[in-house]
Amino acid sequence: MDVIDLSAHAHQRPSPTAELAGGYGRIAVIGAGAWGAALAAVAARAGRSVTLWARRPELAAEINATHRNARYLGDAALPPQIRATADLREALAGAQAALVVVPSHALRETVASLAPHLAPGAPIALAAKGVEQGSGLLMSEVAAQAAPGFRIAALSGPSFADEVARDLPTAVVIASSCAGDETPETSIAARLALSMSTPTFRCYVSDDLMGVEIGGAVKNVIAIATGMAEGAGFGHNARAALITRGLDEIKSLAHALGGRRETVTGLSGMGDLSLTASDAKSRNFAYGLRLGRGEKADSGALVEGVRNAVSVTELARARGVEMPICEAVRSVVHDGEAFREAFHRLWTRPLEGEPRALDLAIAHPAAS
Ligand SMILES: NC(=O)C1=CN([C@@H]2O[C@H](COP(=O)(O)OP(=O)(O)OC[C@H]3O[C@@H](n4cnc5c(N)ncnc54)[C@H](OP(=O)(O)O)[C@@H]3O)[C@@H](O)[C@H]2O)C=CC1
Ligand SMILES: O=C(CO)COP(=O)(O)O
Repeated sequence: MDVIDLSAHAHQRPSPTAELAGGYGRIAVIGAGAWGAALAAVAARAGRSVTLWARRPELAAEINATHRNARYLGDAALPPQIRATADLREALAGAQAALVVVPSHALRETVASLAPHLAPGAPIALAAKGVEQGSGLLMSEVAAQAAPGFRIAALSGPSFADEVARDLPTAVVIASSCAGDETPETSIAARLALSMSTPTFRCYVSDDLMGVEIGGAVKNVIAIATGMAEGAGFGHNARAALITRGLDEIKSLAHALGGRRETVTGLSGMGDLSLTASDAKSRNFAYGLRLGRGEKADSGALVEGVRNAVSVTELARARGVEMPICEAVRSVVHDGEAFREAFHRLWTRPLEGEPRALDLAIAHPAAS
């Protein structure tokens, strides 16, 4: 793909970049948890007019009164221009784009309820990371069903909300498929990237929606595995192996679904995996860490990898893709297998080639 210049000097370039110079002036962020509030802060810093929908009126009132979201973002200061509301119609009035930032299991109902209030032609950008349980659909496919006729994009990548809220340097990728005579440069992903980029929040553009979404959904499951290994004291070698082989699982699934392997080596894949699978700030890693230590794993926080251990492995099984690390996480988290047994099984699987294209399967001498 050509390099896309979305910098502040974009006006110096001829069309089509020039016609994108304004991006979307008014953005509605739907969901006021950690990531929704942080992305609302980004959009406000990027000069957009931002409304933020919170499902609880008291949270909307707190954000308007204190310019903070204490439960989700501690004392991080939010730009005072953000206007929060618990009224979905009000949040979407005049919006040129909607950014939906609710948990993956709530995406279908949330998108269905916002669609009647969103202007036709306004894109819906999704920040949830997951695969829908039951249907096996990616978030963009769920949204396309829930809001027929609207264009869909996905924002993903290594981005802890609290760091973004505190305006620390971050890079993400925004993906959409190109429709008709659209090019990546004129896509809704490019327009959203222009709308959300600031000197500290850098948005890359992709036309591989599938690859980007799979990266975001699967890395949470792998992060539970690296957390478990850390909790069990397995050391750094095990973590590096899980990250590398986990990336291979993401690549294989993305490829089987029509995405590109190279997308998975980018921000939403390698980037997000290296962040989430190595730091206890990640709720998924922290959940695995507690499991590995033999503690009560559930802290009440959103841990997308728990549900997605099932939805991702179901999707992989249906497509004939082997995902042994994700299967091991599912087996521990949902089927009650002892994590040491699951890791032993993982490490003594038949010996394979690397990459998978080197098609080998040699019985492991220590397999029990
Ligand atoms: N936090 C992060 O660093 C990042 C998160 N993400 C992804 O963003 C998505 C949201 O995560 P995050 O913001 O962190 O989660 P949080 O738990 O911080 O916030 C979730 C938000 O969604 C609301 N919500 C919960 N259930 C429903 C529902 N059934 N219907 C409507 N709204 C609901 C919550 O409302 P209430 O407060 O009323 O419960 C809350 O506002 C996840 O898919 C996550 O993987 C992606 C990148 C970074
Ligand atoms: O997706 C994230 C960072 O990119 C956040 O990870 P957790 O949901 O594991 O906290």
